[in-house]
Amino acid sequence: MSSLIISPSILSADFATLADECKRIVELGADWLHIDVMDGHFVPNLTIGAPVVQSLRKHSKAFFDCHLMVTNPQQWIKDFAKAGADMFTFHLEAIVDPQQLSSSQAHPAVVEAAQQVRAAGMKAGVALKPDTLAELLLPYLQQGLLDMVLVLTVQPGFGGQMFMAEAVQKCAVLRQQFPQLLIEVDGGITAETAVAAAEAGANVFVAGSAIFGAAEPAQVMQQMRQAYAAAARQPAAVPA
Ligand SMILES: O=C(CO)[C@H](O)[C@H](O)COP(=O)(O)O
Repeated sequence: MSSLIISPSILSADFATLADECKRIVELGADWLHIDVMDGHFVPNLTIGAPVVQSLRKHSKAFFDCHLMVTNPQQWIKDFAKAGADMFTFHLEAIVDPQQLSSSQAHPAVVEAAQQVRAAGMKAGVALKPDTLAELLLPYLQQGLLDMVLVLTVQPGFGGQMFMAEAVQKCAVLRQQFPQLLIEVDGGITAETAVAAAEAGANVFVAGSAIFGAAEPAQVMQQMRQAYAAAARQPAAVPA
């Protein structure tokens, strides 16, 4: 099993001191920075866009793990690439109604979006809302079109929600077939809920309130590494 990647969500950081918050959390042991982009349409909340990513890039060399909770994500691929994003994760539901998708045939619009992300020089991720089946991603994963799957363990839109334990079963479905895939869980992840996520096969943990809201964020991240190591039965390791 791969090493754990911890990607604190800056949604729970102090936006007025974002560059300092990013620097601090990386120095305390974060591997990536998770950047939640919301458009007030795909989800009922508004956050930030490519200009903020571009500004942050001047202050940080960290891996920018951008989660686009927006309608028409293709519209922003070039802007995010130019701004310095490393991972561009779009929602499957933002491209096609999942009712029109099958687990045996790739939909051209999803293929095209993933290809556009990679052509722009970023890694391609696809996010699933809690009600969307993991099996719908099999055609794209079998073709090697995706670098990461983000499994939402809350309804997207807000930090600080309760972890939906049943959603992590999707990680197990994917892990069984794709041992090397980056499988990210996002929503209500704490040192405690990380156990179920790790046991199901997730290897990228997003946590906003549990890390930025903690008095000792380094300690929380260390507890997450211990939970992961116990689940994976391997020593905790910080990815290079
Ligand atoms: O994508 C998100 C919300 O849509 C956030 O990344 C997520 O909810 C993290 O926040 P928390 O750890 O506080 O649940």
